Amino acid sequence: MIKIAMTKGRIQNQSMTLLKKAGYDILPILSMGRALQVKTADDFEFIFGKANDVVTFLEHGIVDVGFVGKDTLEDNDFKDYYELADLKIGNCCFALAAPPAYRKKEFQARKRIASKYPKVTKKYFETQKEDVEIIKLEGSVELGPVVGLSDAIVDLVETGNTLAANGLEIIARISEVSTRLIVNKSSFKFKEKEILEMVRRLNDVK
Ligand SMILES: Nc1ncnc2c1ncn2[C@@H]1O[C@H](COP(=O)(O)OP(=O)(O)OP(=O)(O)O)[C@@H](O)[C@H]1O
Ligand SMILES: O=P(O)(O)OC[C@H]1O[C@H](OP(=O)(O)OP(=O)(O)O)[C@H](O)[C@@H]1O
Repeated sequence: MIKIAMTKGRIQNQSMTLLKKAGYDILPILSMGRALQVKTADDFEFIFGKANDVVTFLEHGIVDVGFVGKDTLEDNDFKDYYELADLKIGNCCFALAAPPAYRKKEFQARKRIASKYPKVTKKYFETQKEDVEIIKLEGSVELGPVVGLSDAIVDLVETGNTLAANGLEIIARISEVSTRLIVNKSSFKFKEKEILEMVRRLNDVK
């Protein structure tokens, strides 16, 4: 039995396509309604949670495997796992974005940057040798400059539609993001063969 924690939302939706292509049974997942835990015919047990919680479940040994975005991994302190595959889904990038005036503006005080990803933001501005104030938001981060809470944002960008719809543009691309398959180190010791078989099948169809 492999226990898997899956990030709800986009990653779950795109992972279902990948698992199905790899020949895995996803029917119980499609018909699970509001349940959050389900077993499938492949001797997998899935749980579905928020991105950071997927890492927490894996850290505490509740699951063997996690499907989670690189964005979440980069902003999380827990690093003691194996990253065994880039699943090439959930593709987007981290970017610094702001209203067009940001480029020309002379800042008298520290810039204020809103983000759901404070660690990624801190690291980026450290590489730029800039001291900024980071304001944590939980979502709809584009609101930061729109309502005057921040001068700019660090957030995920895929199509750029959300930026455009809120009068923002990319100032700098920071790094690429996609969904990763991560494994608990002790699980890997005991279930190496089963886990590698799963990784191989997913890599074959991605
Ligand atoms: N626009 C996007 N394009 C591609 N992948 C994305 C995009 N936004 C988020 N992701 C990926 O999907 C993961 C989950 O994001 P999703 O938007 O589904 O949920 P969330 O924003 O964390 O939470 P919620 O939507 O419940 O507030 C992110 O951690 C990231 O890896
Ligand atoms: O470039 P785009 O294709 O427009 O995608 C980018 C948007 O997608 C994500 O938001 P999400 O939809 O998850 O909502 P959230 O802001 O509540 O996290 C991300 O935080 C951006 O806002």
